[in-house]
Amino acid sequence: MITFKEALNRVLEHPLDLGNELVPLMQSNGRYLAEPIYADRDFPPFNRVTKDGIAINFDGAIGTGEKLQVEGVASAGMKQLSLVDDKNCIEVMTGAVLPKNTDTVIMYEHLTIDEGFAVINKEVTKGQNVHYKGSDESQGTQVLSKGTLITPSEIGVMASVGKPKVLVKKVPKVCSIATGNELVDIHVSPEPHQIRKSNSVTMLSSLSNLGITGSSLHLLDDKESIEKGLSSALKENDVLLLSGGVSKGKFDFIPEVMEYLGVEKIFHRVAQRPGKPFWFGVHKESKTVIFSFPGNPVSTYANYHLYFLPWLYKSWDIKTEERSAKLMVDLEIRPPLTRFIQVKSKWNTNCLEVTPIVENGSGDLTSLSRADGFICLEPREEVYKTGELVRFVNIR
Ligand SMILES: Nc1nc2c(c(=O)[nH]1)N[C@H]1C(S)=C(S)[C@@H](COP(=O)(O)OP(=O)(O)OC[C@H]3O[C@@H](n4cnc5c(N)ncnc54)[C@H](O)[C@@H]3O)O[C@H]1N2
Ligand code: MOO
Repeated sequence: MITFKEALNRVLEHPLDLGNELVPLMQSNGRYLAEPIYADRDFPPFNRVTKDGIAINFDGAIGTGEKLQVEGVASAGMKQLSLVDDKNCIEVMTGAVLPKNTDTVIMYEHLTIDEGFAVINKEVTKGQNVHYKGSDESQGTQVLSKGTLITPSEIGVMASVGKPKVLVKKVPKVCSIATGNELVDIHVSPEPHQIRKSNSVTMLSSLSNLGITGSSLHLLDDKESIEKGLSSALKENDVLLLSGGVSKGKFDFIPEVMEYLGVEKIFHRVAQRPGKPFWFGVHKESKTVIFSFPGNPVSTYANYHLYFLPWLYKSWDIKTEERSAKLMVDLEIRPPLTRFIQVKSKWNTNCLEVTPIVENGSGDLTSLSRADGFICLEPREEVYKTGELVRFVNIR
């Protein structure tokens, strides 16, 4: 049996080149950028008025003690106006182009305007209330880098620089496969010996967080239907995510049928808990990568985060950072298994603190809804002490 570290390295040795695709900007939310984005003009593109009020020529107008005659009104969307007399002013609205021959804006709250003349009631600083051309970004600057996760903020930036379509990393075609005679659909009233499918649904909804619309399949515990189902799933998908049928039981046929179908086994069984009977393989002919997770719900979900997600980010060539958190209890993790323990997390003055949740083993389906993530603890002789920083894998 190989270690968790070795298993993960082997998984990461088999990334897929998924390629890129052009998608409409409004469909790019949640995807990863496959091109850098540049400012197509200065931002802001002109000296922009930031308060409703008047624009003046500071040197010409301040200190005269006179009333300033209003020459006109400039609103957002109007072409640039020009102040004719340095001692006068132009009324300006937020978002307007600062008129030529003016350099300073005074907001209405600091003015009295009466019969076409403005009187300033507060001290003025030259240049105030102007958002200068190119002060955010100058034309040609890279504003978003390749590999950035697109959220509504990035969509706004891309709209500003005129990108109606955007090149993103292509998502893989994924099939989430449930195995087992005991499983029935969600809407079915189960017989006492049956249970409703949850793993495949959990994985499908996790995939949807990544912009992946996966398909699903249910295989019964007989070699023929597994063979039939898997052979078409291999042809149609880049990735298969299976749950169940990989341990030592008399009906755990997945590894055997995989190998019969020409899938190369990279490894089976890892020195970890939960998730020990994990089977991983690649089908060279169809270039499909197969993650066959143990069926217990916590094992499936832990392995999805521990192996599939890092594999996907590697395939997308996206760097991810490991997170750490402060352990709030002592834990003894003796060799030989790496342990993944479900925890609740809480921020406390810039530090994420984690406490194991109460759970009832890897078959305890509801425990997942009480946990925020897993901590990863390598086996060792010394006890993990309260206050120690440990690796944290977020599942929220
Ligand atoms: N003799 C041994 N027995 C077992 C071992 C072992 O090493 N030697 N490993 C245990 C461990 S650890 C795990 S984990 C399980 C994994 O077994 P399988 O991958 O073969 O999974 P199944 O037996 O098919 O199912 C296990 C359990 O999970 C439930 N399940 C399966 N699929 C779903 C689903 N889609 N939704 C909800 N629940 C699901 C299933 O009904 C079983 O209760 O093996 C141990 N045994
Ligand atoms: O290692 Mo199995 O995954 O308990 O639960």
